[in-house]
Amino acid sequence: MRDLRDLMGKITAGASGEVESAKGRTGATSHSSPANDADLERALELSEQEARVSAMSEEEALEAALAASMEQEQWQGVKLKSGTPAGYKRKHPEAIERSERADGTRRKIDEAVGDASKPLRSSDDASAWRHGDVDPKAELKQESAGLAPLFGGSKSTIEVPTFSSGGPETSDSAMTTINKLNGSLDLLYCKGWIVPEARRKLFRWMLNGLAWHRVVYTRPNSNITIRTPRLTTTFGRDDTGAPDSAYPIKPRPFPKPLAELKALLEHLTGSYFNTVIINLYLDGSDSISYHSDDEAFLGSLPTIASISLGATRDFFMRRKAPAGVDVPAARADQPSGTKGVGPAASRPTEKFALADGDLLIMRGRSQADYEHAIPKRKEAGPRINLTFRRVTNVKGTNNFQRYNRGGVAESRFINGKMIEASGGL
Ligand SMILES: O=C(O)CCC(=O)C(=O)O
Ligand SMILES: [Fe+2]
Repeated sequence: MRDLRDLMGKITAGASGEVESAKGRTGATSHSSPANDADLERALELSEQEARVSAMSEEEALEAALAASMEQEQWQGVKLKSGTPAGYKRKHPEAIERSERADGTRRKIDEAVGDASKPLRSSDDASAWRHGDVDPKAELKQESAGLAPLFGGSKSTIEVPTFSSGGPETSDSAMTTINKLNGSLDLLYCKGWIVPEARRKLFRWMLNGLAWHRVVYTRPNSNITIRTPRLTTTFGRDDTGAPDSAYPIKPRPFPKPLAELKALLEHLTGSYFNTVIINLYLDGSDSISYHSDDEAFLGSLPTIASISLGATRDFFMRRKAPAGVDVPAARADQPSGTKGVGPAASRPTEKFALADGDLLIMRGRSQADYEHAIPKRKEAGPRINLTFRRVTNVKGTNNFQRYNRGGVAESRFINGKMIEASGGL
């Protein structure tokens, strides 16, 4: 039996992450985009440097990664789903065995980051963001998990970052507009938007201060249970004025630093945001599979502002169309969603190496006509991503709460370790 880790280890450039269905992927149409934008080319080059050289062709690697990810999720599904149908177990004894293996691999990763023996803080208030002494053993673990640079010494206090309009924390000097196919792809890309000192503070504050969730959910109409391959959380809610009782998982207001960032982004984009989704990729085995943030509750042609912190990770985008199918470029008068009718191109058509402090704003038809992904990588340090969005109704808020905070106990990063509560807090 091929070990998943071995397989994933062979997958390099072009490898995709897991396959998730919760976000409602739609396929669509496309033709290849002209690569004539100098800035994009530079970003592509960076991305290629980041990608490891592989004996496989990009297409083979992508296919293998998708197959492996799908299998991985199915094994986890078999393992995690209580009451897996007996028929399935009989028909797929090998899947049970692989499920256990995959689970063992995940446990090893978890152990590298921390154990579950310490108590948890259960509140998200500002006092919980103060960080006490770091135990030396935990520091060793941080080092092995690539987290050591986040801590200055054996004693450290986590500072609460601040962001002010026109302040020194951000810099728009490297802002690039990327527009292709008459607005099918419409991006604003600002490398190093958050300056080094501020990004370091923000990363540390979020990693140490927030409650994280490795969300588990069952795919609609299936027996497959998905263990999301990243940690997540979310703040904010729609502006309908609905009472708290409308939300099974109660939304929380933006903490101050994130409210300040939101204000800066609103000023920069002219768009309004009321929600942030935060993803923590602990290492290269965490990922997000191809999807579009095109849910109806985000409205048509949503603007999404995405901030990257920590390790550089590849960000792939692909047209929603089979490669080679000729589809006309978007027209200004075209409603969104008109192209969501076919499978997506198998290869990424755009690649970025999103680095510490980068800001990527996706707007216009970027969700309607493209999908995006953070593929798995053999090695990568921890990375945090924040996406600011506007949710228009209660259903949307509930969807985000469920898929970013629901299904499992919270995890806290304490004394250099990510600790998951077993009972659920
Ligand atoms: O981590 C990233 O850069 C992308 C995250 C993303 O696509 C999402 O949360 O929808
Ligand atoms: Fe996304």
